[in-house]
Amino acid sequence: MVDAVTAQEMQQYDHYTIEEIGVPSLVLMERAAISVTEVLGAGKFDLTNVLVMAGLGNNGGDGIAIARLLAQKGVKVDLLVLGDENRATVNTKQQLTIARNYGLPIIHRVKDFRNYTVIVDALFGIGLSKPVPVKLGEIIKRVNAANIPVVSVDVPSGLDATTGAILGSAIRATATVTFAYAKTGLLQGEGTKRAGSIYIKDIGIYSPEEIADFKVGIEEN
Ligand SMILES: NC(=O)C1=CN([C@@H]2O[C@H](COP(=O)(O)OP(=O)(O)OC[C@H]3O[C@@H](n4cnc5c(N)ncnc54)[C@H](O)[C@@H]3O)[C@@H](O)[C@H]2O)[C@@H](O)CC1
Ligand SMILES: [K+]
Repeated sequence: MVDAVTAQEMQQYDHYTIEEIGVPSLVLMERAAISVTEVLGAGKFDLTNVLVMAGLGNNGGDGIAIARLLAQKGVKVDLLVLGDENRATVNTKQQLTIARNYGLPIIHRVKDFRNYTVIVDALFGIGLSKPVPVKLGEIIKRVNAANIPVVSVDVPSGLDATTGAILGSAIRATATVTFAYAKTGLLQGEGTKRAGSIYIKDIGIYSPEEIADFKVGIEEN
C-alpha cells in the first residue's frame, strides 16, 4: 500500500489508468465528483447555500461535475467559473457543456463569500506548478477571510501537491477530499495547516503495485 504520492507519481498513475488500462478520463472525473458529494452529504456540512469555485484545469472539471450532481439532488448551488473558458481543458469544456445542457447557471463573480454555508474549492489541483495568477490569488484571500467552511477538491488550491509550499496564495480548507492516495504536499509544510481533515477516496486510479496485487488475487481465485 502506498502512503502518499507526489503530483508527478499521481499524474503517472492517472495517465496509466486512462491510456493503458483504458478507463475514460470523464469516468474518473465523475467518480471524483461523486466522492466529493458523498463527503459533503455525510452530515458535517450545511448545504443550505453552496458555492462551487471552478478553475479551467481538470480540477475545475471535477468542480463543475460536483455542482451538477448537487443541483440534481435539489441542493441550492452557485457555480463560479474563473478564467477564459476557451483555455479550459477538453474535459472541463465538456463538463461546462453538460452543466449548461442541464440548465445550470454559471456565474463569474461573487459579491460576498459570506453568503454561502459551504464553499467547494476546485480552482487548482495537482497540476499547479507555478504561482497562482494575481486575480485568482485575490479571490483565494477573500475566501479565506470569509471564514466559511471550505471543502477542497484533491488539494487546497494554491498548495504545491508535492512539497506543501504555498504557490503565491492558498486556500485554507476545513476538509480536503483527495483522490486515490494522499499527496505528499498535504502531509508536510503548509499542507498540514491548510488541508483540514483529509478524506482519501478510491476513484479507480491505482499504482502499478496495486494493479499487480489485483492480478495475483484474480489468478489465485
Ligand atoms: N487526469 C484526469 O483525467 C483526472 C484528473 N482529476 C483532477 O484533475 C486535477 C489535475 O488537473 P490538471 O492537470 O488539468 O491541473 P489543475 O486543474 O490542477 O490546474 C492547474 C493548471 O491549470 C491552469 N489553470 C487552471 N485554472 C486556471 C485559471 N483560471 N487561470 C489560469 N490558469 C489556470 C494552471 O496554470 C495550471 O497549469 C487533479 O487534481 C484532479 O482534481 C480527476 O478528475 C481524476 C481524473
Ligand atoms: K482544489
